[in-house]
Amino acid sequence: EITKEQRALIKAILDAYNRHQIPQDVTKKLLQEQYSAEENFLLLTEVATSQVQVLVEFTKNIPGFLSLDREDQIALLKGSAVEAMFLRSAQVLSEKKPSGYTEVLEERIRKSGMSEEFMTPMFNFYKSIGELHMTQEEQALLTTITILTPDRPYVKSHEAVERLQETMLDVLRKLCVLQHPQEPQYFARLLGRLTELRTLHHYHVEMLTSWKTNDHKFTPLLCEIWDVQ
Ligand SMILES: CC(C)c1onc(-c2c(Cl)cccc2Cl)c1COc1ccc(-c2ccc3c(C(=O)O)c[nH]c3c2)cc1
Repeated sequence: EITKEQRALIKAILDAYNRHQIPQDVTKKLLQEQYSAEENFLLLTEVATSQVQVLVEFTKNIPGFLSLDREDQIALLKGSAVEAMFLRSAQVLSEKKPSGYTEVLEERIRKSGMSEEFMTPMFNFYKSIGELHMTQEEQALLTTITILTPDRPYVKSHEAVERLQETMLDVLRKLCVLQHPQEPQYFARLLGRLTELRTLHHYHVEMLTSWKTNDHKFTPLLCEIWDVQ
């Protein structure tokens, strides 16, 4: 019962999701450099900055996004960047790579100088995403839905964003029924992850403050998107 238009929408979003990836030289560095809290923090900052750039390009390819009010486009990106990065890093960490990349990334996150209290909820989230075994389409659509969340700070045309998000939610719901026929609750479980993302988003604000107080530097792009400094 997925319409032709909805198939085209899934294809457009999946192509954009696969087309924009972090450059190899950035991820390769993560495998080569030394281990130390300082080095880990620097590498994660580099990867996060690169991921934000990837996210901006992906978002521009979401059908309908560029016809939103320009200031709302910025508000949606700023409001969703952390959540989209939790989603993306969760998906990367749940794919075992032969290069041992996943383990290295996890190790560097665990040893990047963030306070222990954020580790448990963060790694519980990573585990819960891994257990879902999302398809590429589901990952791309869930990221799109996170970006098109109408109630971010400073969004003016709430309805316009809501209409776009509802279009994506409808497609994801149908896709879940098709791709997980044995799990009628699967769509609801995916939406439950969005709620968990909001909680992590709140933790993240404190994470940044704890890093800031230990005089950790972020890049201009991260300062801009996260309103730090
Ligand atoms: C500024 C730094 C210290 C920071 O602050 N909070 C967080 C942070 C943390 Cl520590 C956890 C979750 C979210 C955030 Cl923002 C971070 C690090 O954030 C990231 C962001 C994104 C990746 C990430 C994405 C994609 C890929 C990928 C692929 O696509 O092929 C291959 N390797 C990837 C790595 C990792 C870490």
